Amino acid sequence: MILELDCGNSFIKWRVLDSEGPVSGGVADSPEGLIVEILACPELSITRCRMVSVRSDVETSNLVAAIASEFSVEVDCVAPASMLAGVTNGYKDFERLGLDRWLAMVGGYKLSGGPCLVLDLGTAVTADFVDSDGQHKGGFICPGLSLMRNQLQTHTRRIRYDAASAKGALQCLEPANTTIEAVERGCLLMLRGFVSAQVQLAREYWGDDYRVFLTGGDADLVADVVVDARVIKDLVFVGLAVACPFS
Ligand SMILES: Nc1ncnc2c1ncn2[C@@H]1O[C@H](COP(=O)(O)OP(=O)(O)OP(=O)(O)O)[C@@H](O)[C@H]1O
Ligand SMILES: CC(C)(CO)[C@@H](O)C(=O)NCCC(=O)O
Ligand SMILES: [K+]
Repeated sequence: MILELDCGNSFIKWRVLDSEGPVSGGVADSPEGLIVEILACPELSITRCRMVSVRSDVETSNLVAAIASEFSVEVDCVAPASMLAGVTNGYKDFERLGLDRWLAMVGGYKLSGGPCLVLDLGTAVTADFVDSDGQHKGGFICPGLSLMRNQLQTHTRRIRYDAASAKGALQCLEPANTTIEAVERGCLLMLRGFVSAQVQLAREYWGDDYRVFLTGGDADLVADVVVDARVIKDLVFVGLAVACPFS
């Protein structure tokens, strides 16, 4: 069985595949928690591991070492590349492009075979444009929903609430009459506005001939902004299998 890891800034997404497909998976908030979660799953026999990480080199190599020793496997880590599976990295310095963005693009281009806009809504929100010939035109990075709301709570005196009390705040997006709803709806509208701006740009480039892929934890919150969006929560894993194939 193959263990796949997508190590983002806040969470580590993981899943285990057998020859038929995914058999298990989850989201962990620390390397220790990750190992506990995997060990708690009965009947997993991990023989290989592939991983993408956007964390620091030190954190990444500590995670690799922990996985390697716990499960006695080699860990295959994605490295930056200027080309992969028909996609050309568009960064001036290809090594600087986030590897999660790179894999999501490679996954998106593999699924669409043509022009695509890839939006990843996690800790940060990213947009990347891939042309019909696989050329990455570049992209954008902005703060994700939790970062936006945390910044407001950190830098104001009178905006304070916990996540539990925000439940239900997004049932509609009308002007709000409480602080919680005003912040929650305001931040979501910023995110949706960002997404709309990306789609408008895609339309300027490609007319109607393009696909939009949405991925990351907050993808569902913007899906209705985009006509024909494909929400693919495991898009980074689609790219991971391309970057680290096991023959
Ligand atoms: N216990 C949990 N804590 C946090 N998120 C969870 C939990 N269980 C499931 N999730 C889901 O995990 C996903 C986290 O993915 P997300 O893309 O937000 O990752 P991230 O690490 O915050 O971002 P990034 O990958 O950009 O660093 C979300 O879909 C979230 O709803
Ligand atoms: C933008 C994030 C944080 C998104 O997870 C990640 O892709 C990253 O750390 N990228 C490096 C900077 C860049 O892509 O230009
Ligand atoms: K991500």
